[in-house]
Amino acid sequence: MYVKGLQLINFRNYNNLLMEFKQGVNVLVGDNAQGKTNILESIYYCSLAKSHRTNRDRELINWDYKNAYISLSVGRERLDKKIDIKIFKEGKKGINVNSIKVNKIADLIGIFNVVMFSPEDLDIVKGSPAARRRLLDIELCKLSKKYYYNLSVYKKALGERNSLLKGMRCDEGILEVYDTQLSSFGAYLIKERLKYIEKLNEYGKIIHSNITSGNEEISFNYVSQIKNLQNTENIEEALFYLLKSHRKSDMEKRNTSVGPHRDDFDIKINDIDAREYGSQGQQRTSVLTIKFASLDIIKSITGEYPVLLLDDVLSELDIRRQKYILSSIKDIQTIITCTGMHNIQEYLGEDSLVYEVKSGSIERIR
Ligand SMILES: Nc1ncnc2c1ncn2[C@@H]1O[C@H](COP(=O)(O)OP(=O)(O)OP(=O)(O)O)[C@@H](O)[C@H]1O
Repeated sequence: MYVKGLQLINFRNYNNLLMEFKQGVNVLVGDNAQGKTNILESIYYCSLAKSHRTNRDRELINWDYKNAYISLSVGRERLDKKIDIKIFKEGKKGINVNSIKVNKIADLIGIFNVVMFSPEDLDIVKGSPAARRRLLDIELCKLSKKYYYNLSVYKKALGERNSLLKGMRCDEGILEVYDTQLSSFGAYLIKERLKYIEKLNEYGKIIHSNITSGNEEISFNYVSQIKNLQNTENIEEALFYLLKSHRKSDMEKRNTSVGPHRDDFDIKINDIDAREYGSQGQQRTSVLTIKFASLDIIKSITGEYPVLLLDDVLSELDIRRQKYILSSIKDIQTIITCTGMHNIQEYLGEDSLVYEVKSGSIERIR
């Protein structure tokens, strides 16, 4: 799939932007703070109606206006789609696909997929477990409405259980009701995450070996307080008993201490923890591996590659890794932001465009 065209009205620093893209490499070049990432953000937003860098939609609206508008034309193997999103200052948003109103965000899933790679993604390796859970949840939501639904219900039940634990009228009987719900929805999340980790291993090992010329082997392993995750049939029951056995301490701590919202996955290079012992270079390569594996996983499940958004990452990588990226994206529409064209030039072809971005406006320079 690929982005054909984009229109932005009062989105961040764009008052009225209209631009087209080609199916190959598209470059947005410009100095810092000109609006390059804002364009990627608006494209990313059309995938799950969520920004990659803020949970507050009102930040996306130009400071001088009350609402913002994104319109994205997507070319797909079967039916092309047009996604129109209006974001209102009061917090609401209106979404249309091919001029038909989308009532639930879940109905947007699968229409347009992207994988974004930005410098902040180093957090997936270096950061807290929350960053890795977020990656799993976002990737799985892109692929499955059921996962999106189960995650929303799980989060809601978790919020209610935590409110109960913080209040005066908390007793074990009421907690039992929540623990039944959390174990049912939570078990689904864990099982899907385990399958995703399996795929990450399958695709990631090949990619990582290619990037490192066979010198390093990467592996991913899901980490949970539930023992014996191999026995997936028993996860729901195991999670229920885990929640039950933690009720007393949860009541003292006023928080739910077990469940998929506390899980993690570890990343090992040649059997050594990349987070604690990996060099900067190894950590960056691990993220690159995860992002490229995400592309392959989406392609294996949906039959189409998503659009790849590279936000200022090339300059952070050495020449070999830059070359790996630029030579691996032949079948994938890629939109790259950068402050200079150094190593990109030789990878541009017939189906490439280059725009210069300056204070919220663009000029095509190639
Ligand atoms: N809601 C908003 N309304 C108007 N302008 C905004 C809004 N949000 C951000 N901006 C402006 O957008 C610009 C930043 O854009 P962006 O993050 O896309 O930069 P960039 O070109 O990617 O830069 P860098 O190379 O530093 O990442 C800043 O000038 C900022 O003031």
